[in-house]
Amino acid sequence: MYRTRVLRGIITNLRSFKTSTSLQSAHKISQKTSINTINELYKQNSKLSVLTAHDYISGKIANDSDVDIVLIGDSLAMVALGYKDTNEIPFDEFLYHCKSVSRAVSKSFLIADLPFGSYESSISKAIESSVQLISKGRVNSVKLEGGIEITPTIKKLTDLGIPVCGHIGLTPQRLNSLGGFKVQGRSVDNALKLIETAKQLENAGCFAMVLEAIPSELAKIITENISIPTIGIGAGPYTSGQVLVQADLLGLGGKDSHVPKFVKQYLNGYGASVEAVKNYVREVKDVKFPVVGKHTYKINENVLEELEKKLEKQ
Ligand SMILES: Nc1nc(=O)c2c([nH]1)NC[C@@H]1CN(c3ccc(C(=O)N[C@@H](CCC(=O)O)C(=O)O)cc3)CN21
Ligand SMILES: CC(C)C(=O)C(=O)O
Ligand SMILES: [Mg+2]
Repeated sequence: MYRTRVLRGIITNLRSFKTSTSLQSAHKISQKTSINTINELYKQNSKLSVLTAHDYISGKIANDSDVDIVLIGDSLAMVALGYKDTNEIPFDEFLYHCKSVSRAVSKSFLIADLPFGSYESSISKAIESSVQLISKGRVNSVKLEGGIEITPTIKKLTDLGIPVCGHIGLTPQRLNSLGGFKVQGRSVDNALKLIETAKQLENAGCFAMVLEAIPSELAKIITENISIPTIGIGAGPYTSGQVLVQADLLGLGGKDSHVPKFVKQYLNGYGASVEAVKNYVREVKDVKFPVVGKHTYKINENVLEELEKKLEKQ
């Protein structure tokens, strides 16, 4: 009797599993998001949510918030390490951060930036760096900045089975030739070039591309002219998905940190944190923390008595 009931239960579960091929249920049973899931979401016109992470805690926050893709962006050089720009971070330091994020991310698809200096000089250098990020950093895919000049590298990496995400528009690693972190694609020539570049990146084998800091209408045209997802940051609502730097979204930067116009701050994380720590400091000074019984360990009465006796004798 019991066994048939169990069997019936298993069969019902199997049936519902078979019929629930929708992606929502895939998320519910906490599967790791694969490149196939990303492609399916794109085909279904479901917007892709992407968020950066730079360590174990921010990786966990992103993973547990069900973002489709976690990006280990080289912006962590500035946001988490205080470097002046993204070009300053050595590859080994970046890899160390990838390792800590990937230990936290069980569900979201993981992309890592190829940091400045790790892919430009040759295709083999790009392969070596990507292999490190995948084998040691445990990421699923790499992202690199650039246009037509970088397409042979993209083609080789994708041929080798490494999913590549492109990145055009404001490419922060090129701040020295762009003249700073400036909005791109505002002239006819520049806009035309970006549309052409997007097509070339698709042809080279990118599975997606980031569009950073370009006018919304241009992002719309690019998105409509290619058949892979566009992930916008400062590119308006018409892209296939959105990405933000986690520290920006959570407002962790503090008073004198400059946040780009495209950021929506969903929390004053810095303010809330300073407030909390100030409370801690006050309670330490006032001996209100720790509280006996609540934050303390007990010792057996007999042990304490014996201890005191022994101390008296000494
Ligand atoms: N915290 C953080 N968030 C980011 O999004 C980010 C980084 N850091 N570091 C790497 C790059 C640099 N990014 C930036 C930085 C500044 C602007 C910015 O201030 N832009 C001006 C527009 C300038 C213009 O008119 O062309 C702005 O007002 O938003 C944009 C992107 C995006 N990335
Ligand atoms: C903002 C995203 C696109 C990025 O490249 C980064 O965080 O480094
Ligand atoms: Mg980046």
